[in-house]
Amino acid sequence: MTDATTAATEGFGARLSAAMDEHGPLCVGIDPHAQLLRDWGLPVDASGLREFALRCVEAFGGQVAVVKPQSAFFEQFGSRGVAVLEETLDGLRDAGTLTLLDVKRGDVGSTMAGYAAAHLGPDAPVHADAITVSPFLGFGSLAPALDLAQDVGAGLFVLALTSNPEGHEVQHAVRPDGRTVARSIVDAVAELNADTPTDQRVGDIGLVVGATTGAAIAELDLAEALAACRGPLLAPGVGAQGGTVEDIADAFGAAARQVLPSASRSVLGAGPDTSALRKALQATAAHAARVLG
Ligand SMILES: O=c1ccn([C@@H]2O[C@H](COP(=O)(O)O)[C@@H](O)[C@H]2O)c(=O)[nH]1
Repeated sequence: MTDATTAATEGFGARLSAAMDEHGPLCVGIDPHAQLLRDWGLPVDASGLREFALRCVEAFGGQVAVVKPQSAFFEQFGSRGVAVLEETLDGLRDAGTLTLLDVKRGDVGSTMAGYAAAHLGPDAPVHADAITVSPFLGFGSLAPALDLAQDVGAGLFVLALTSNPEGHEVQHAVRPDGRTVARSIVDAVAELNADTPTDQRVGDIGLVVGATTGAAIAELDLAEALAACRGPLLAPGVGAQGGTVEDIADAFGAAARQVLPSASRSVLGAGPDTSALRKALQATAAHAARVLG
């Protein structure tokens, strides 16, 4: 059975639920910032990027529910960087670890089909188990990616409330129907996850709701809707951006068990030694599991 067939018989939500139950909820990011490459004593070029990424694969593979490479830091080195991204994703898959590629794709529907094929299709050259997508060209523009994800058992994480303060001007805006933009995205994802089995922790389609958005969740009264949407909730911003898993537990309430707290720089700073990196990951993961369950 091919990887694609295995994925199609078991949806992303089922695979992610099992991984969260086994490893706890932490998502760790691979964000090869130029400064981190320098801190690790590596050249700021594609060869340094490859060494950095492969050390991360060695340290994180088989240890955590999901790993989230940030595409931007690979793309900045051109085609050689994208080749390293491909190798990184393949290495994590070989280690049995789910991958979430942070690419935040969003475009007109016909072009979304191309982005989805690039990352989720059975023959996708830069293949991930899930990608991040932007609904800000209209939620309906994501349809080709949603269709392909469903066909192949892949996942999507739709931006809803991002961790940066500038997101407010779009995400808090009120639509003609009286709902905020963020709420309408949560509601759309709830419809997509409606058939999620009750014994499964999360459904196939997730949301991005930053770890720093506690005040916004309260202000927009979103906690119940987040729980009701059944989706996995990627919460980037833990560590370097000031978010904590305690903040997440407070802010997300009943939705806290769906949350994948995500940390990149605060773990990567422990490198370059792979055992130190793995130790930092394990400490962060154990803390997240204790607080969020
Ligand atoms: O709302 C969002 C969406 C995505 N991100 C991404 O997560 C990581 C955060 O890295 P840290 O080093 O832990 O701050 C990065 O790849 C962002 O692009 C986010 O921060 N907020």
